[in-house]
Amino acid sequence: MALVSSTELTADQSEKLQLLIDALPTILTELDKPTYDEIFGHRIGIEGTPYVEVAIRNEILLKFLVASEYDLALAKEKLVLTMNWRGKFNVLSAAYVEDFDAELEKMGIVTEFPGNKDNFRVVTWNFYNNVKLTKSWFVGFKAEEAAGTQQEPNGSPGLQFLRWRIGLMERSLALLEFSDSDNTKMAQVHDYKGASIFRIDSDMKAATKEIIKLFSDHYPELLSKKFFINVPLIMGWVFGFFRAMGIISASTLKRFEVMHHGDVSGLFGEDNLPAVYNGGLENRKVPDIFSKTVKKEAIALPTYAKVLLQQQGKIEGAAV
Ligand code: HEM
Repeated sequence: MALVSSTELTADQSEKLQLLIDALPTILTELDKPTYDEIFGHRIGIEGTPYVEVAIRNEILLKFLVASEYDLALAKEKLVLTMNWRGKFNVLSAAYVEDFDAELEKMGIVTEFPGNKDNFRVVTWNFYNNVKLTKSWFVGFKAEEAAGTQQEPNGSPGLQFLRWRIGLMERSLALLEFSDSDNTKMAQVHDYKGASIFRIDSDMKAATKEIIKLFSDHYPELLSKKFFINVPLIMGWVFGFFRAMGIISASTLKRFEVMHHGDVSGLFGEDNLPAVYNGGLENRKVPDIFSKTVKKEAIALPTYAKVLLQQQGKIEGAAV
């Protein structure tokens, strides 16, 4: 039986994936906290261990292997680093438990367009354009950089903006179906309508850099395409700036597309979008993109995510 169903692997690739699966017992002993064996809400463990869903586990392992260009040692290292970071940051709490400022929540949403194929079904939207930034979202970012991981009073490291963005990412992942070739990745849109370079202050810059790094280290092979839309002509150079920073991999850069308009109907479907994103066609069913938000409450937690949060006493239910 094939190890994964999202894609067809060559014999060599299958062998590498099998070797990575066989290495799991060693990988798990290298974790900072042996009890934190979770990635994207799923248990990364040996077949037969409670909550290990082999098909999903294999798909997740494959993503790390592909991102490591089938270098086994590198894939193992990335897996350990990712589980350690996830445990320390407590990503699941950011995604499913913590509440954020209402203004911050306006900076991004996740939508789902069920009929879409080619990994354009789940889409995250970020509106980093005209929201007034609030200092408390960023305070301590630099302190955190200097001191490693800063613990907040509520026991959650990192600052509001970062926790909110990672939470959004995690909830989007919960809508994917890793074994389905049409739905194993998400698309992302950044709307920069009206963006001004004068609004990017140093805190936002630090946060941006940190998020880019976290996405590249810990969220491999999850992006189908990322569209930067309504980019003002005068700000086109910003893309080149990010490329020159050298922290975004070549394979990720290939998935980026810059547009100086906001018509994405050819990508996500006219009927799914409000007038601002479908070329101006009035759409009574979708007055604005926020009406398509998949709310936090509507997202089903992956089983193991629920178990871990129950064990931490962060959500109700028997800790198993
Ligand atoms: C007001 C101006 C802007 C703000 C506040 C802003 C904010 C951000 C933030 C917070 C991220 C982190 C990644 C994420 O959340 O998905 C990001 C990533 C990025 N932004 Fe912007 N941005 C601005 C303007 C621009 C412009 C004009 C461009 C040009 C196309 C651009 C291109 C990028 C690129 C290429 C990334 C990396 C994406 C990734 O690695 O996933 N940004 N930006």
